Amino acid sequence: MPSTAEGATTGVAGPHHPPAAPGAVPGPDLDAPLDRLWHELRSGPEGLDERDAARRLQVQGPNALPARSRASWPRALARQVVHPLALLLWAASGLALLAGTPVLAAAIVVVVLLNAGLAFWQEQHAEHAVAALEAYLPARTRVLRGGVAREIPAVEVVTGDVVLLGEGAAVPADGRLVSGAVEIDMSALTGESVPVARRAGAHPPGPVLEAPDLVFRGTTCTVGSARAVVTGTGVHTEIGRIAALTGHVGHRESPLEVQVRRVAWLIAAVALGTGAAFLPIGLLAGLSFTAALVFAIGLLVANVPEGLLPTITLALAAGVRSLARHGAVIRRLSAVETLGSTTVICTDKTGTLTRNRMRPHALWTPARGRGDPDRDASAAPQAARVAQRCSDADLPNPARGTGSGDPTELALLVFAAAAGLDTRAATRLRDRRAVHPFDPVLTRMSTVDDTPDGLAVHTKGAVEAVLERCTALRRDGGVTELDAAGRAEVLTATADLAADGLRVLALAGRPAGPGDVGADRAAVESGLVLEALVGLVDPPRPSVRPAVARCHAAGIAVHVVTGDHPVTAEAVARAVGIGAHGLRVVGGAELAGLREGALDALLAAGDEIVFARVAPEQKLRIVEALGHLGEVVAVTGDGVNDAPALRRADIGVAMGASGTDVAREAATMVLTDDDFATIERAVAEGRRVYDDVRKFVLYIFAHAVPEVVPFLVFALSGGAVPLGLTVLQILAIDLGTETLPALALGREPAEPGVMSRPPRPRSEGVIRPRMLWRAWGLLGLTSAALTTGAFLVVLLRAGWTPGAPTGPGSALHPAYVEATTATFVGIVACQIGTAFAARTEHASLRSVGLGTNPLLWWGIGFEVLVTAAVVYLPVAQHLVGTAPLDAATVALLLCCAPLVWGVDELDRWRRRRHVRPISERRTR
Ligand SMILES: Nc1ncnc2c1ncn2[C@@H]1O[C@H](COP(=O)(O)OP(=O)(O)OP(=O)(O)O)[C@@H](O)[C@H]1O
Repeated sequence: MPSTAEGATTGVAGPHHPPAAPGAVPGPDLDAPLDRLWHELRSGPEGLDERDAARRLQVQGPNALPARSRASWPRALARQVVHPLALLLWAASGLALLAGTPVLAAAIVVVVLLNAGLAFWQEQHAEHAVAALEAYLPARTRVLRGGVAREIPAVEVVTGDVVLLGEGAAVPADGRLVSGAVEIDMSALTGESVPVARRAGAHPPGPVLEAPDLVFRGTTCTVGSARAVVTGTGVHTEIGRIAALTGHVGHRESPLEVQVRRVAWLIAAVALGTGAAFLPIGLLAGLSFTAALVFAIGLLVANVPEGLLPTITLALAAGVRSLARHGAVIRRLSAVETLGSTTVICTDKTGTLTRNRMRPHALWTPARGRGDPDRDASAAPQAARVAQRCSDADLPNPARGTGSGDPTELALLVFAAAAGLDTRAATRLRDRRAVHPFDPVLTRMSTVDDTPDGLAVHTKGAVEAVLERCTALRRDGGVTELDAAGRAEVLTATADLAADGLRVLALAGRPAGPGDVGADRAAVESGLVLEALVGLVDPPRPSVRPAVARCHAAGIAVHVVTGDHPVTAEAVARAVGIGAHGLRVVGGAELAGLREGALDALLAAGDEIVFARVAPEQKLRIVEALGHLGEVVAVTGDGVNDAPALRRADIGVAMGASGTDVAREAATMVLTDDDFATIERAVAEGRRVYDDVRKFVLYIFAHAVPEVVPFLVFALSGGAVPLGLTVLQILAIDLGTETLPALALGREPAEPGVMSRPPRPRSEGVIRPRMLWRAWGLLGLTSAALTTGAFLVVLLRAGWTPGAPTGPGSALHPAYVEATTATFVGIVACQIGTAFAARTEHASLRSVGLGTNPLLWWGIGFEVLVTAAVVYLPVAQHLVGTAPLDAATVALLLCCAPLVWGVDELDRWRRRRHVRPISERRTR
């Protein structure tokens, strides 16, 4: 980790630069000497003042790229009309026309158009839901305005602004470095994955993207700190030009969608096969060719599941939106389904399990032992001075405890303030002569500062990391040599503080000489005198303990991966219930010594593990090992070095409030509140969405059986039993009555117990044998038996006997029309029963409550209205071939709904009695 403090401002003129890109809007001359560039941009090292910036924003417009160039809506709509399944229906319509049934042909066209309209609406809705997510995660950036550092939304950056770049920050606009040095990850722009060094000053000729002092929007700073003056914003940036050419990446199909697409095709093929098979069967049973063809077409149209896919996309999008409202912003639709099968969560500690609001709780000095930091701060003035000087945080108002910067440093400043020291950043920076920033691998930070007693080194960090650089400690009588006994004493005191869950930092220092200002880190951090240990308390978030318990009930293991002390980490883990069924603590050094096989064995042993003093790079190793064991891993991270682990995990979770831009970019999910409990909620939501998709697939599958059975009965009886359902009646079911309840099932609230069953195996398909049995066997056959029964009852009541003519003109024809209408109404009633049955997979309907999905009631209301219209409106009767039913028949048919639901309810009850209790399943 280089210690790149912002260096001297440069004003070096560079040789001539080639023009940026063909067609580029003329921008400032990037080759000009810096003072001319300032002049051209009407800016300076202090940045713009607020009013000027506001004016520029009005003139230049926001620093944003144009929204994704979506296909224009007529094109998107047209796509729905010509997708392969729709083409199949068009062909069916053409055939119907050829067969001389224009009404059927027209009805099929209506089916295609209505379905296209619905799919179009669903896709638009899904796209909007995802696009709206950006509002939950506004990118922010630090700029100098009138010499004062401020954080502003990245869209408000204007040319001439001076941007402050730091580790992990995204570069918000194109600019030229004016001071400092950084390493930049240019992969988004150039595809080059190795970060490149950029520093102010040098300016040889060459391609723009390779200029050593230019930085570009869309790239990220991985190391160092620098200031850059903005030369181009929005579309006038390199990435803006590229984006204008290529547009953004479109929606990638999730595994669930791929699976369902395959199933849809399979069903379409079966429908085609059934239709084709019906043609000869119909002819054999005595139908005319035209009639047989029409029925074949009807079967095909009834069973092509054209609406399945958009409904799933919409369900996923609705899941994404509801997650965003609950603090988890998902960056890929498909992540919703992966979330539901999460088996392991690797979480960090500070901020995720704890509140990240630290305050000093204990002070230990070699002279006085453990004491109170408030009371004893003034008795340890050197320690307080280390806390004051060796810091990047700003605490202008210690009484209120509010300021900006790292919570650990803010807490140490509170301790410094208790000793009466000035904790403002400005004062401190005036006296600072050199800084060696906090390095997560070394786990310490040092500064060299001017003090009233002369130049001094100040170091703070993890106790082991500081202690190894100390040669003495301060006792009452002065400085004494640090011998083995002294070290042991310090380590015992550390363990004592850490056992209380405190984050322990060591404070050390020494007088310095002028040589220390430019010296390397190892030289500066040597010969230190240990002043004190400070224990910081960071209480667990109250929401975490119940969330961990719910994870355990759901068969999810929670491991902690932290840079903190093992004892502290263990205390916090235990406080929130992690390791309730067995806890192992593994230090970073132990982890480094483990071979792959041993690590696999450790992770497979079933205990929850606290990995402490782990370097960010080791996180990747843990995630990889878990992946190797077949676990579905969610891992949290916030730093630049966490990015590889976030990318490798099934669900990379970044912290929206405290994380770096780099981590957010690498993550699949960003928590706007940084809370562990939100991860657990997201898993529950993922499970709900997946369950809901299965619910409406079940519902849609179930209606095929009662629609097909009348044809089978007709064919198998050799025509002795007339067709129980007409083709147009089938279309009326498909068209009017089915869609809305199916949509409503996609919004079903989570079933009770959704988090008390083990995670779904990754390989498990959305359509499982049990679901098919339930759809076709239980619900489908019950519905078919009831509706065919109703059909026969109406016919028999009119004096029909098998084989008696029922065609137009025959005496029995009016009764036959009435009987087919009874089948039609019966199927609708059965589907209402199926909708209620499909609401739960295991639980009873009573446990979810009848009124908890109001959308379903609306859908059913609509279904009933359409059915009534088809049965009682003369125009519809004429078109669809229905006859009004008397009240007694309707009442009888309505009983189908509770009967179908009741059969499924009984089956679920039977299954619940055989389900093993959770304790017998995978326990943690
Ligand atoms: N600003 C700092 N200056 C010096 N030392 C620090 C600073 N912040 C943290 N440390 C030390 O470095 C150790 C590791 O800190 P780091 O922030 O990398 O941990 P982490 O993995 O982010 O922890 P967590 O999992 O708790 O979030 C801490 O235990 C602490 O001793």
